[in-house]
Amino acid sequence: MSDVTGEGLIVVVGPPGSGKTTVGRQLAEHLGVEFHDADADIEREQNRTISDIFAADGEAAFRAIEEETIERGLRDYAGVYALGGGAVLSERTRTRLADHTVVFLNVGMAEGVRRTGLSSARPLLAGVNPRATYKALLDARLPIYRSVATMEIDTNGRTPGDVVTELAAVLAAREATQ
Ligand SMILES: Nc1ncnc2c1ncn2[C@@H]1O[C@H](COP(=O)(O)OP(=O)(O)OP(=O)(O)O)[C@@H](O)[C@H]1O
Ligand SMILES: O=C(O)C1=C[C@@H](O)[C@@H](O)[C@H](O)C1
Ligand SMILES: [Mg+2]
Repeated sequence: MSDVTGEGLIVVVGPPGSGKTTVGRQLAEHLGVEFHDADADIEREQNRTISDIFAADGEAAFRAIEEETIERGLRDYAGVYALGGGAVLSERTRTRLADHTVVFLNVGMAEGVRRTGLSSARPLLAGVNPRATYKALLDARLPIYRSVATMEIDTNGRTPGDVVTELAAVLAAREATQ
């Protein structure tokens, strides 16, 4: 089954600000396949923002919703599927990822903090010291992202377009040798 023709599913994981949504959407456009985003699915289905879910129900409730949403996405979607930054914390989700091409977009603390500081609300990074929070998150999660990934792309100092070009080339080369 080919990922680059949209039959299979390319799953994108990584920390907040690694570019899952931006790069994932551009990769899907480049390949001419569907794009889905788990965070956007959750907000649409819940009819409230992720920040509102965290504030009203807490992180554990959000994680349960996220796990169920992603279970359906992994079953039903083709194309490119961006997960939320913390989705891989679920052991069930990690097990379900074993059947898929999983791209880990890596970003370092300085650039990750800069990117997330520029965009929409992220409840986990909203504390008094975003740099320390982001570093703790990276330290805890790097081995987890790597454990589920079938490929890792460094996004530091690179535009989303650069990342898409490399990703598309790596995906095509892999399929050519399979
Ligand atoms: N390679 C890149 N170079 C520069 N800026 C980038 C890059 N990738 C993403 N960005 C910018 O960083 C911000 C965050 O990117 P994006 O929302 O795609 O991250 P994300 O991984 O989906 O984060 P989250 O886990 O919060 O959903 C956006 O403003 C985006 O334009
Ligand atoms: O890194 C995380 O734990 C999160 C990242 C976002 O994509 C959202 O799923 C939510 O803000 C949690
Ligand atoms: Mg996103």
